Amino acid sequence: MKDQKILKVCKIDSIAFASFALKQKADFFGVHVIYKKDIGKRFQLVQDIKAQNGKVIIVTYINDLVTLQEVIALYQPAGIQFHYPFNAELVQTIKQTNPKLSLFGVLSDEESSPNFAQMDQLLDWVVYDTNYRGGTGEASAYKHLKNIPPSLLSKTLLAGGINPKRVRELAKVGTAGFDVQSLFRSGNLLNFRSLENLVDVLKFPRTRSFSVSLTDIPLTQMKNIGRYFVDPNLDYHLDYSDTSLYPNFDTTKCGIEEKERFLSQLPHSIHFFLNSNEKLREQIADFYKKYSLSLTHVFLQFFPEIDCSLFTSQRKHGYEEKFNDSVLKVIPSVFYKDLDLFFERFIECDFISIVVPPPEKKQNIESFIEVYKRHEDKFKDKEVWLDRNLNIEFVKMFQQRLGRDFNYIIGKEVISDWTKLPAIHEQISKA
Ligand SMILES: O=C(O)c1ccccc1N[C@@H]1O[C@H](COP(=O)(O)O)[C@@H](O)[C@H]1O
Repeated sequence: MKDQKILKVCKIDSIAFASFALKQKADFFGVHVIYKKDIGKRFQLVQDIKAQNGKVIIVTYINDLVTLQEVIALYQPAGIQFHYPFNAELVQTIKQTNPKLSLFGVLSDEESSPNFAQMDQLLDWVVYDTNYRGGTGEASAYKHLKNIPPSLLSKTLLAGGINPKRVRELAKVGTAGFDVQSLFRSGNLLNFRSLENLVDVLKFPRTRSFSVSLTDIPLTQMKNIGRYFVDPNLDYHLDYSDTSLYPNFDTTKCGIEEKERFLSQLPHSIHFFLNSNEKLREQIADFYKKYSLSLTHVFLQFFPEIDCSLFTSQRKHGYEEKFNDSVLKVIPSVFYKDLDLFFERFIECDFISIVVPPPEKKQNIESFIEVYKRHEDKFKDKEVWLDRNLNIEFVKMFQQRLGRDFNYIIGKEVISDWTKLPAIHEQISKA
């Protein structure tokens, strides 16, 4: 497991994005109450995030004590971010009256001689941003970085034009993590995939996610997708199969396009079952264009003739098109019997999904366990998904026998009975 960094996602203003950030295990959720006139706005959103144990940090320019106390009393957030030059007296008073509140100060290169000792003494976290305006998307030179004492550095979040490339460059400077806003916006729209890409660097590898396949759900039952907002692990995917790889598997009759329209506001993934590199390339590019902000990743069904590196090797693990800066994450989906062949060819890839045998085939399960254990060292540093016919007993069994957490793809078990979700969620969430 790589060194995981703190992530504060800022300017949360939609429940879909908040839910996605919760699933991505963001540590702090910045919600804007920038001016006095904003008090009361996003109140319900804050309640919804708190109800799922998300730590809400109110980000504000407000700098008078009385109004700040009003904001704190109303929202009862986990923390408050004073987005202006550090004011020791004000912070001290807020600290005395709200001892449990996390206090976020801001440092920027606009400051000529910061008082690090006082900041360290009074603040729980420091956001080191490019300027005191905030949210500009401009990268900072961080000229004070070398002078910040270690204890303050260990509670500093770097902000200002942060993206996966900058995170890699800044990974070794010893700060706690990052605070990000502009990256997640493409014009006025939220870009879910850019958060997925950032988390791939900050909190890799994910575990305990589960993706429910909506391929076989009747259209009238699509109303159930609202569960997305209340289950912090759950997301959705659709299968795309034209019978070319598996003759009996035809999803063209499953209302996929209509289901896609339902999902257009929610991040989701597609599992492609196609029998040629060309078809895959064409379909991935097509879906990437159609759902350029909400398609977060795809699963590719592995077959002996596929060249997975065509899709997974760009920028290490993604498929990139010129029109958008974010990377479409590609996860090869490998039938357990093909694992030996897959690893002969594509050991470099960071993500893998394994199609496991059905629960009743006990003998096959033993063969899967054997092949898994034989390749265990390769799975150690990968994000691993288990796919197919999973139910709660099966999840439990794999957790116990393979001694680690996975991500899971679940289909019929959930869509035939959505009341099973809480128990599955509980099992998956267990350490
Ligand atoms: O994000 C904003 O729009 C914002 C507005 C006013 C005060 C603070 C704001 N956000 C802070 O800006 C940086 C993120 O910078 P970037 O957009 O990623 O370049 C971070 O400190 C946020 O807390």
